Amino acid sequence: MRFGAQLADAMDRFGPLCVGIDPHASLLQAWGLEDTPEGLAAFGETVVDAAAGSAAAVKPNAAFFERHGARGVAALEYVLRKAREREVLTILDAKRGDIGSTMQGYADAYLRPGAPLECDALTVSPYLGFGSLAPALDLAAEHGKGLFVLALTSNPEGASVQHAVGPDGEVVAAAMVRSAAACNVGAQPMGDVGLVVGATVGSAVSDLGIGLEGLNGPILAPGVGAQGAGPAELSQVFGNSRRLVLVNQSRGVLSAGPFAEKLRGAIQAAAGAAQFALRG
Ligand SMILES: O=C(O)c1cc(=O)[nH]c(=O)n1[C@@H]1O[C@H](COP(=O)(O)O)[C@@H](O)[C@H]1O
Repeated sequence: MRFGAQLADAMDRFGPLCVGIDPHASLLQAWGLEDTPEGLAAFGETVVDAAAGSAAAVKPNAAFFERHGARGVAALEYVLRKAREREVLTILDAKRGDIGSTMQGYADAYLRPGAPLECDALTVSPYLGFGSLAPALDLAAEHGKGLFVLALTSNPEGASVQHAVGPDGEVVAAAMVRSAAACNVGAQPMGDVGLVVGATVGSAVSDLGIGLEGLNGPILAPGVGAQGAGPAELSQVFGNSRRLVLVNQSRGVLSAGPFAEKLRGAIQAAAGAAQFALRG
């Protein structure tokens, strides 16, 4: 089954929540784990186990693993492998973006079946131009993998680039949304090319005239919990596109660890809250 179909199924079964695997040094300490590759692997495996059967996906953030060099990357490989074994969908958060020929290297690293860092979907940055993502789009299409293209990010600095108007008069983020939507035309129940739109962006979607409803793909929404957004912001930002939204929470649920039962309870509560806010 292709990524879009797998994710739609998982969102229906477990609710529209993705659990971020962000092993911040402070969280590792709070969990009684060392900030070492072994600590990261244990942290990630605990989150995968708690999310299995309770959340639609997990999203390991590569940055926290890369801090430890090759052994940290090996811990990330281990976490991705555990998720595959537990049949939990993985969205690898690496926000990759480069000129086309280098993008091919990133695509091979994350989207090619059998690659050590193979994931189900990858976050990518289109801010070298949407067309620069072509190698990743092609490889994802070939193997039924997913991509999440940054559109309106949750950080306040993003607006200076994403709200800008391009030479043809179109808002930059709107052009990214239009290009992503073009990849999903006709896909059932939804396509494999998603977007990232932060739940913290306020009225930007409507102010900029960005039509998310026609995306026919998933919208990953970080910003809930630790960055301050909640149910009210989800309905304000997403309006009629709410049924496409996959809420991400990292610190908001990870702070409930390290014990599996309490962590699973927090994940289920967050999944229920996301379901209620987005699907009524
Ligand atoms: O691509 C992302 O996941 C992402 C995009 C964005 O616009 N904002 C954003 O916060 N994220 C990621 O989502 C996670 C948010 O973590 P919490 O704020 O702890 O829930 C981090 O891994 C961020 O890197």
